[in-house]
Amino acid sequence: MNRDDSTAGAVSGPGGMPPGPSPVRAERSGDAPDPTAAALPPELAGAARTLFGDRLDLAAAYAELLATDGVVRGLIGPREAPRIWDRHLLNCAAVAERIPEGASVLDVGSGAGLPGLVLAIARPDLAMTLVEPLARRTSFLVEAVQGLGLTKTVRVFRGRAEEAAAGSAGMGPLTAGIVTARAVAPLDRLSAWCLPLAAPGGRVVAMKGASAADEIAEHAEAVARLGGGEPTVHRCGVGVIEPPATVVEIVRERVVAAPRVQTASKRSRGGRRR
Ligand SMILES: C[S@@+](CC[C@H](N)C(=O)[O-])C[C@H]1O[C@@H](n2cnc3c(N)ncnc32)[C@H](O)[C@@H]1O
Repeated sequence: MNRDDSTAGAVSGPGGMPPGPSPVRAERSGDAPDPTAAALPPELAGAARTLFGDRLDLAAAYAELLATDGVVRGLIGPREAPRIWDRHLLNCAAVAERIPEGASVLDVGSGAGLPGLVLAIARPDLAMTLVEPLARRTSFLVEAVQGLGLTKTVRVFRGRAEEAAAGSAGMGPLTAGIVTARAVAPLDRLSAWCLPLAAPGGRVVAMKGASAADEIAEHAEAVARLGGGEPTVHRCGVGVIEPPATVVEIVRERVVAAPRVQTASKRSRGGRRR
């Protein structure tokens, strides 16, 4: 088990790349960062004020971090920088309306912090854990959490969702009332990873695009087998952002035994990937 990253959280294990569009890129970018690319476009200022309120300055600081350090470290493509506000920050912040006051939230596959860090910025009442297996991304997340002054409400867990659910290296299994994810995996695999992290009666809130209804039709049976209720589709930020963000929600109705996972410490005895 690696514990080379820390805010309030734990770290461990490798991860994989799921399908789906995402700004996060595995390769390092050679382009120079442009902090001005993260400037809030005037036409989005009203939506940003609505969604971030008096935390707008903090959101702007995170936008700049993504457009500079995030680009330099290859976590976000340089072409994404001018789209940070509409495609990423506002879209993710809109999902806050689906999360109850004071909720504990696990964000699975946070990457550079989407949507978890954005939600933590918009909602200081949330207790947020960012779950991300890749060391380069958790290093960025830990530094971002510290730099933005969010250590009281955000922790970073380095490891896969399956490891978080199983508990590893002396830590008990992680659970939360709400489990968020964006661009991590198709709904069946996502449910297998996220439902065990939801407290019974808690909810998975998965950001999905136009594919939401098709994914539900394709994977509803698998979701039910995993103990999930009937998936429902919700549009967030109606009248604030265009288009609104689409989420699929699944309540953890039944507790189903999760498949056993090999923990990072066991893997390390046989030589582990990094
Ligand atoms: C395409 S990126 C999306 C990142 C971010 N959510 C976004 O929307 O920009 C998918 C992320 O999921 C992480 N991931 C893959 N498999 C995972 C697993 N089993 N548990 C947790 N995270 C995982 C990857 O390391 C990667 O950072």
